Amino acid sequence: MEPLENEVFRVESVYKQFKKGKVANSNISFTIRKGEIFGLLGPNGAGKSTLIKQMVGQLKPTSGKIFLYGKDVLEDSYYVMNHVSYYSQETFALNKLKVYEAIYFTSMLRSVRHQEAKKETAALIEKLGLTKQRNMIVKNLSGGQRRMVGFATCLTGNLPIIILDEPTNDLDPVKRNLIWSILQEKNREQGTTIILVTHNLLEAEKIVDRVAIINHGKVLALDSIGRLKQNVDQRYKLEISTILGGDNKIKTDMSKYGEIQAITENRFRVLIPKENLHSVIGEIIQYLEAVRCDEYRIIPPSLEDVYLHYEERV
Ligand SMILES: Nc1ncnc2c1ncn2[C@@H]1O[C@H](COP(=O)(O)OP(=O)(O)OP(=O)(O)O)[C@@H](O)[C@H]1O
Repeated sequence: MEPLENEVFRVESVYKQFKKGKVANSNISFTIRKGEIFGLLGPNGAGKSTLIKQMVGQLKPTSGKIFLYGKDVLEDSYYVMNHVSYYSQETFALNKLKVYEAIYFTSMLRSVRHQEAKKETAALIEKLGLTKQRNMIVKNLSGGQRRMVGFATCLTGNLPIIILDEPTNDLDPVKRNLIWSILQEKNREQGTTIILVTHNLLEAEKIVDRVAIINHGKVLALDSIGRLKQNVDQRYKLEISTILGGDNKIKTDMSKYGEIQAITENRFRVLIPKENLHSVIGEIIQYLEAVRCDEYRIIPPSLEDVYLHYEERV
């Protein structure tokens, strides 16, 4: 099948039912374009990993087809392997190797020449902060360190498509930022197409171009984050924490700016219409600085709102 211009993946009416009867994907269709960062979001058990495994040809759909650059992924596993770097959530297959061996051998498997593979391995070890672990056996590393090694193997050979299933689980904030910035750099400089499964909406929002929100095996929404946000409540959330047992007057005084929602005993939010924000924000801040307010923050509509909006409609 001829791919459309810029089309990388085409998922066509994919339906997956496991032997015990569980339907993990139900009639899923979408395309992924060259050079985009595409997010798959959804709660546990939504069917994300099942879909990804079918996209890389590791699992056969019950019905429907998936094309990579116009080729059926089930027809040629070498073709998929040579174009797609996939890092799954499952136990790392190279666990018995030393860190540098795991990276180096993956690089060689991707047809990088010996000297280049050595250079690539050394550069990745340094870039991902694995110098001290270089000679350690992968299975003896911490969960987070193993994930960094897995990520390093994913970057070897500069394949044009990277698919990562929950890449930042178990990682500290510094490592998480490092992963996102490396992915953005690859996308920007090499045009790498990146597909991410993540639960981390705040981080996804910073990096992803389009998202598909999946639940119960179905795509509930698919669009750019900007456009998806237009469908949700446009009010800004002003979250205010008062000192425990503190001032109810703050709540009463704030109610003139918008609807009040209680969060906990000493936290509440005010939903301020976007069009009013500009004219009232100065006096709100002045007021909050003067009263017994512990902390406050203003949150614009976010990907989290989009996610919750579609979750609630299921
Ligand atoms: N091999 C399998 N056999 C039977 N059912 C399975 C199998 N793999 C997954 N499932 C079921 O299919 C559904 C979707 O699972 P999947 O792993 O795709 O979800 P997910 O969205 O990736 O979840 P998570 O965010 O928790 O990783 C779940 O109900 C799961 O129990």
